[in-house]
Amino acid sequence: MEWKKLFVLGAGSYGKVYYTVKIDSFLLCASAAAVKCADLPRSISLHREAHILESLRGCPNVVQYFRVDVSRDVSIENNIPTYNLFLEYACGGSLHDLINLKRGKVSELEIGFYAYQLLKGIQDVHKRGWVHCDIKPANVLVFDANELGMHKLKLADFGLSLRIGVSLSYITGTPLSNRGTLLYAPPESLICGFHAKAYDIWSLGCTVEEMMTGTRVWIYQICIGRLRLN
Ligand SMILES: Nc1ncnc2c1ncn2[C@@H]1O[C@H](COP(=O)(O)OP(=O)(O)OP(=O)(O)O)[C@@H](O)[C@H]1O
Repeated sequence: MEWKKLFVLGAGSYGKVYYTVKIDSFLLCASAAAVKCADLPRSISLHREAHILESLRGCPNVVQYFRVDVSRDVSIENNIPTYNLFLEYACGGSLHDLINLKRGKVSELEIGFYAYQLLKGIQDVHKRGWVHCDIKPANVLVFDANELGMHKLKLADFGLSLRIGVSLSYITGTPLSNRGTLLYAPPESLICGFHAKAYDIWSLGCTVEEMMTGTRVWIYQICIGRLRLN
């Protein structure tokens, strides 16, 4: 039985994400997964992500990965060797989609439940020696809802994560050399490229604020900053 890529779920800088299924005609059942794909020569970031996800196995609020393989499909991949990273499929898309759908009307109860799950996820990531460095609604995946209509959330996209060892921080010393998305990055990373566990907590704060208001928190501040500079 082979996994079949059915349609594109999204795209990243490395390549595409497909919805993929495997049908077991003997047991009469089907399994679904999301697969992140990159041309083999450009797949270093996916190799790295697989390594990080392997170390985060079993964390309930971190997206789980199943396996990796290399395929060479004629119809989808033009016979080019493709590296595939198989992840559990998030049926609700991303938290960014959910916020857009609800247009700032996520209830306080729901926001509390989501913030708690993200904190649990961050705690596990930090305990295992990583800083995510790119927490934002687009990198949080949404799974099934419970009987109250509240979803299970999991952290995803560890492509920019850093191993913070004994030094407990990583510093580039250069302004605007932060790893993650500008609008979710803390001041110390924007000023001198300082990265530590607190980075993720700042980004979580921006994410929670976005759930409450339906809009990004820092976009206006940066505009005002530019006006002042001019
Ligand atoms: N496990 C998954 N289940 C369902 N959809 C997914 C899954 N993983 C990714 N996606 C979809 O694919 C899109 C792109 O995924 P991904 O997180 O890899 O890229 P990105 O964050 O947009 O790009 P980059 O990694 O270059 O910053 C996501 O926004 C999401 O909609």
